[in-house]
Amino acid sequence: MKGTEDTEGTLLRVRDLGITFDSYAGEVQAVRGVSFDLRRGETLAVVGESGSGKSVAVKSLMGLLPRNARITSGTATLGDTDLFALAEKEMRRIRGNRIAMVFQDPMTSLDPTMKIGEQIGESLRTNLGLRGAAVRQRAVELLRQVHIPHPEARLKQYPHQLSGGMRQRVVIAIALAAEPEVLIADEPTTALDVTIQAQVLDLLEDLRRSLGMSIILITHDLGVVARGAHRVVVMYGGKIVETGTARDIFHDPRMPYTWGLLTSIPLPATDSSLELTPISGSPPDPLHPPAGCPYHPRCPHAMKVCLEEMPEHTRFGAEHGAACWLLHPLAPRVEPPPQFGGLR
Ligand SMILES: Nc1ncnc2c1ncn2[C@@H]1O[C@H](COP(=O)(O)OP(=O)(O)OP(=O)(O)O)[C@@H](O)[C@H]1O
Repeated sequence: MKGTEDTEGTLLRVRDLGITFDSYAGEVQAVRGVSFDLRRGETLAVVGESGSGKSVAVKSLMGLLPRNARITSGTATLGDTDLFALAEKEMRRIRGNRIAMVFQDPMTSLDPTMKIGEQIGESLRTNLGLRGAAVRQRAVELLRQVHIPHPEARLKQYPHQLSGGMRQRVVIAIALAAEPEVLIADEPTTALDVTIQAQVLDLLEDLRRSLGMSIILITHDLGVVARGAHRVVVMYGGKIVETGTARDIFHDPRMPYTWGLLTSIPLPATDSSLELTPISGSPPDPLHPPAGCPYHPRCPHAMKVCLEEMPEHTRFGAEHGAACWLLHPLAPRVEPPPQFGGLR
């Protein structure tokens, strides 16, 4: 787990983001009033179960929403650039240069019919305007940067000739071509074997440090968060329910959904004598999100007010905050699972 000591300044600011999909069954409210900051040089993890809205929220920043999606509220600024005000052509320039993205399955990002060198070369020509020998030289340099041995030979190979881990390294190399300020990694290790997962996360951490970029790590896997994040945003039902440093979230979580997440999976730091308890019930239906706190139908501590009104985000310090009625001064005191400090 990392501290926040080597991070500084806000690079990306998202405020009150709302995203709705128009579907045949009605309006899907995928993201509802989400606000967060990404600082320079940090890794911010966005964590939550499948369907919580994390991918959609982050993809909107790159103009990568499907056609049936609408941004219904909010702003997103990268430095001085208002991302939602950009024309498609300007957004493409941002996407190629200032924000890059790595997806879960490298095979969907790579073209199986093109050699690795051609694919990296195409990105270097389009996004950086490189020509001639400079293309090959930079391609080799990029493969070295992602620790691919024998880069010259690899350039002549097709994706299927590489292992899954090597392919993901190539995708990361392509993403790094323009030295982006922000790298968005959406479940970057989910498709990989466990040992390879750790290597890819270590690589991302190396690159963050050496290139000084910021990373948004989207994941449902708290093991990935524990290994790679400075700060964490926990999403549930399209909303942010808790934010904090990785230390806050793992050692002092303050709301029942975060407790549920942490006590439902084994983590390296978890006391193995404590029983793992899955969260019962299922995530809210985004077509008809429940009134009040989205977690109330599954929350063992839900009170009447939780069914009616979304709680405010209560702050506990510069970094840590959570949205839960149990944090109200008049709420009954609820003891957290034994491994955590408790509501204060
Ligand atoms: N093309 C689409 N049309 C309609 N609804 C969609 C579409 N894409 C996503 N959604 C809805 O938006 C919500 C959020 O999806 P999103 O992919 O952001 O979740 P997630 O937390 O990233 O989960 P996952 O890990 O499964 O991708 C989901 O409820 C999903 O049903």
